[in-house]
Amino acid sequence: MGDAVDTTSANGRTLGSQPDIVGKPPVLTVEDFSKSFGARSAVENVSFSLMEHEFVAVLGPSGAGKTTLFRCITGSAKSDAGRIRFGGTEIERLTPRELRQIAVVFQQFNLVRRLTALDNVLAGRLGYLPTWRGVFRRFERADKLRAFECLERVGMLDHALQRADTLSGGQQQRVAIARALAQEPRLIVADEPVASLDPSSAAGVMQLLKDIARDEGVAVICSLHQVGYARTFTDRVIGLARGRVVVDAPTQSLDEAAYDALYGSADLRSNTATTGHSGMPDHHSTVEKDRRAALRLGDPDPVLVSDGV
Ligand SMILES: Nc1ncnc2c1ncn2[C@@H]1O[C@H](COP(=O)(O)OP(=O)(O)OP(=O)(O)O)[C@@H](O)[C@H]1O
Repeated sequence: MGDAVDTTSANGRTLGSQPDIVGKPPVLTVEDFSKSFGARSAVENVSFSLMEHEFVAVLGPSGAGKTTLFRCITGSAKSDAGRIRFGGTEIERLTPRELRQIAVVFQQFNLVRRLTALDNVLAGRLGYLPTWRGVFRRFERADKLRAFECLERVGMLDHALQRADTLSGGQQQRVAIARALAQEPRLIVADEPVASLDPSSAAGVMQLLKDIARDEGVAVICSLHQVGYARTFTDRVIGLARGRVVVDAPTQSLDEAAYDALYGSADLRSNTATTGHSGMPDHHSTVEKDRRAALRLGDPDPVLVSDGV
């Protein structure tokens, strides 16, 4: 490999020293994407693309549309308008084998509690087995080796034979990331992966995702409620408010005004203090969750900052 050079993504974002992505197409392209639930618009005209090695945070108040966007990226929900392409192919047209290259990491880990860490990671290999082997969980030696490697990668090799329900939250999330790696992903979609973790475990998981993006070339898109984690670990922030992109910039370039646009505008506060961004009352309808998360991390309170306090 030659000298490392600064590289800029299709969005004009600097990805640090990643010479191997020059000239490569984006891993993921979202174009004019919209999704509604009945009369309620959840995501509107969202466009962005992700390159290999990129670690992107999607920030935004509760109800901003993060989960809806992620569900459409992973093919578990359909868009109403626009296109989402993975490796140049529209999500709806991906073969099951291609879809396996999009791995999902969940807030609640989604491990099978009574199975060992190793067996949970092996589940990431199921899609690569012939059906009969999958049914009987008859994994090849190569699959088992791969699963051990993935556990080693996330620092969980010593816990390979431990039941998932005896692991701490941070350890369970590491196993879930190992399961994602076992799928040999090109894209990891992590929906609030640290929301259930204590600050120390959360920082460890964020560092792990960052390392995976850097070392394995995987693109990682991660929704967060904690501005501090986005600032510390990610390359770029996409900010959603009321289903629209209001920020898309390298993390290092973001100032308080950008976070104000996301969390603190008077308009947003007046709407989200008691209602969802659609104006309808719902359980997503407060910015308080975001404030508490920011404060826990020692970040300036986005609402107080915007009030000039
Ligand atoms: N299945 C659904 N049916 C109806 N409305 C929905 C559904 N899923 C989401 N919504 C609405 O779409 C909007 C966006 O919700 P979404 O869950 O994507 O936001 P979010 O940014 O992920 O929120 P949070 O940070 O609280 O998880 C909200 O107004 C929500 O109530």
